[in-house]
Amino acid sequence: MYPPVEPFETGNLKVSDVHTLYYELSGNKDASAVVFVHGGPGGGTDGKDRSFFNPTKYKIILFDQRGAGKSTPSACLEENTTWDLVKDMEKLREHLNIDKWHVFGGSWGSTLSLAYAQLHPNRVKSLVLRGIFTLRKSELKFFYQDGASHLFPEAWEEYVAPIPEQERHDMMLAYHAQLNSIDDQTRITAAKAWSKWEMVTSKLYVDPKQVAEAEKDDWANAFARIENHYFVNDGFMRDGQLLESQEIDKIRHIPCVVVQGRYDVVCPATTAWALKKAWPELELHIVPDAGHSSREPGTAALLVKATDKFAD
Ligand SMILES: CNCC(=O)c1nnc(C(C)(C)C)o1
Repeated sequence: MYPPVEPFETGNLKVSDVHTLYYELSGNKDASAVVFVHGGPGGGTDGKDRSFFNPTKYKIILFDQRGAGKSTPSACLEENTTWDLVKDMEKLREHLNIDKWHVFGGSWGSTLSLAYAQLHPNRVKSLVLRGIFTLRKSELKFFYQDGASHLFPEAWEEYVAPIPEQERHDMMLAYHAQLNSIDDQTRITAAKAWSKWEMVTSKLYVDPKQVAEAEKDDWANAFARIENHYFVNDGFMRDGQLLESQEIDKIRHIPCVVVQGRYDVVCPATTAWALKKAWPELELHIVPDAGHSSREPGTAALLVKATDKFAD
């Protein structure tokens, strides 16, 4: 990955009566723009995300989606849907006077990147996607109800702990009740347990720093509340919508590289493969020694190779 760089511009863009988005620009202000679409939803951006791009070849745009990171109000679920976020990307693009941009996203970021490209294909120069996630019911069931639980039984025990036995048949719904409880302690206990489940399963070798992040109240609250809100609403999409042929046909002309961890238990390779079958032109790399995280060495190397390839 490229050495760290600092933003040459930051800003806050009011996108609705409720929401204001934090954004930042770094790298070369005269170069072609790339927008980084963060995961979660609700994960927010991290300065290290700039390092996927050559700062001499790209104007690097990071933004925190509604309720995430430095965007305000934090963890707000009002007016917060996939389609609001797509509209926000267009508002940000216009605000920055960008005609077309490269789009880079992993996990939920791949979801939102696909949704954005399918609605605005003429604004997308290229797509670099990691850990493909399309919010199908089968994908959500695998990670939050019955699947990854068989690979991480000890972490699963911590994840189910806040939920009464009689509610564990529908974990997402049960967590929705606790994440929206009027009791502060109930909310934060649930938020930390939800967030920790994802952090401890994201890498082949657990990253204690990332797990510690999941224990921070504000970050966990936003990440868990927003993720759960989207998931109990099936991403505000038809099941499998992003993989439908009429949707894929809108973007098949766009150069696309997909990097997928073989041992990604958060967003298993089955969805990346379904995308490849629907979109044969895309370039798919399955990393043999990687889990979900973009920071797995093999994954990060291929992501940088892809952004170098698309730099224009
Ligand atoms: C089910 N959520 C997957 C996702 O988008 C995601 N996984 N990790 C992240 C962060 C890196 C933002 C923590 O996001």
